[in-house]
Amino acid sequence: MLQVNSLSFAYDKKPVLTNINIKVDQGEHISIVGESGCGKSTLLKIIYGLLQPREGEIFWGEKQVMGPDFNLVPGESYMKYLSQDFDLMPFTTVAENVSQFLSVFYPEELKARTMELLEMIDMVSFAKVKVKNLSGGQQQRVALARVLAQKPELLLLDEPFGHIDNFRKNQLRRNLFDYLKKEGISCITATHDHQDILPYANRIIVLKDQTIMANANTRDLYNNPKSIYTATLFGEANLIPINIIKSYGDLEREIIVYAHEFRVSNKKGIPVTVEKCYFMGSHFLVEAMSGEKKIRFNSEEALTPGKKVFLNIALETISQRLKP
Ligand SMILES: Nc1ncnc2c1ncn2[C@@H]1O[C@H](COP(=O)(O)OP(=O)(O)OP(=O)(O)O)[C@@H](O)[C@H]1O
Repeated sequence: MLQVNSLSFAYDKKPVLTNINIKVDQGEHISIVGESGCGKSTLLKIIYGLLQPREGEIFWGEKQVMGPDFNLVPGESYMKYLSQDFDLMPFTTVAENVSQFLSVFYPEELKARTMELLEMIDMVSFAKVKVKNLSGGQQQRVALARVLAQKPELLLLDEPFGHIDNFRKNQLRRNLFDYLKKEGISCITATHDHQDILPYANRIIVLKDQTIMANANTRDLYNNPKSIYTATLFGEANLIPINIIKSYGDLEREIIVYAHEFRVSNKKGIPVTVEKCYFMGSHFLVEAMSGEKKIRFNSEEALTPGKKVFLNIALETISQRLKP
């Protein structure tokens, strides 16, 4: 189990992280999310031992993770960090990069394991290609296989699919997270992309203003994000004054409503006037005004600017969001 206790860090005078506490169980997958510059990469680097915290301690089980002030070579053997720069050997082949850390005393096993990892990253046909001749996305995939070959107990991933095209991303995500689950490898992923999170993370940590704003089970946080900052990490979301719904006229509260949670009606609901309509493939994203309030909602049909429609929110959604 990883335990981060009361951790604080600054590169210079300005604090980047303040009083961070995190626990990660064996086999658990955590996502760290938050706006650009909130300290996601910094936190991973501290956990891996690349940066020295100003305050706080990190433990893996009973063992304390020491920072660069105490360790000449950063990093611990049970932990691997896949950074945004890939740390590959450019003049050797893909297969050699992946198998570098496997035992040469068992050549058959080495071959089988290299193939298993190359299949996972969908790069079997590139086994003999030198890494310097690969694209950025291909190099990122090799870097991933290379860290997995080292059988870490804890894997730290910093934007692991940042360079990978959409064509491959979904399959690679599934392959990777299934593999980690199967092997019982704990994982912390720093990401902007909610598709990296929702299907795979057991828990989400939201960073904002140097601290942990939320630390909750993935579904619970999605269903009741409590802040528009958190909700927006999952998709298009609105902060709606509840009293624009007639039956809640006396309540001075705001609730978060995702764009897909509105139902469009021609008869009754919250009256809005359409301003803009964007084709999103599976639906249209509509921007509309309810008085001074802008609302973004999904619609199955294209709605023309100036059209008046009514919006409805399911009662279960309202009561869920009104929960403290
Ligand atoms: N080497 C550095 N020296 C000084 N400041 C740094 C350094 N690296 C990062 N920072 C600053 O620390 C803060 C946190 O940066 P960090 O890279 O951890 O954020 P992030 O959440 O990972 O961002 P992104 O999502 O854009 O990758 C930012 O304000 C950044 O400008």
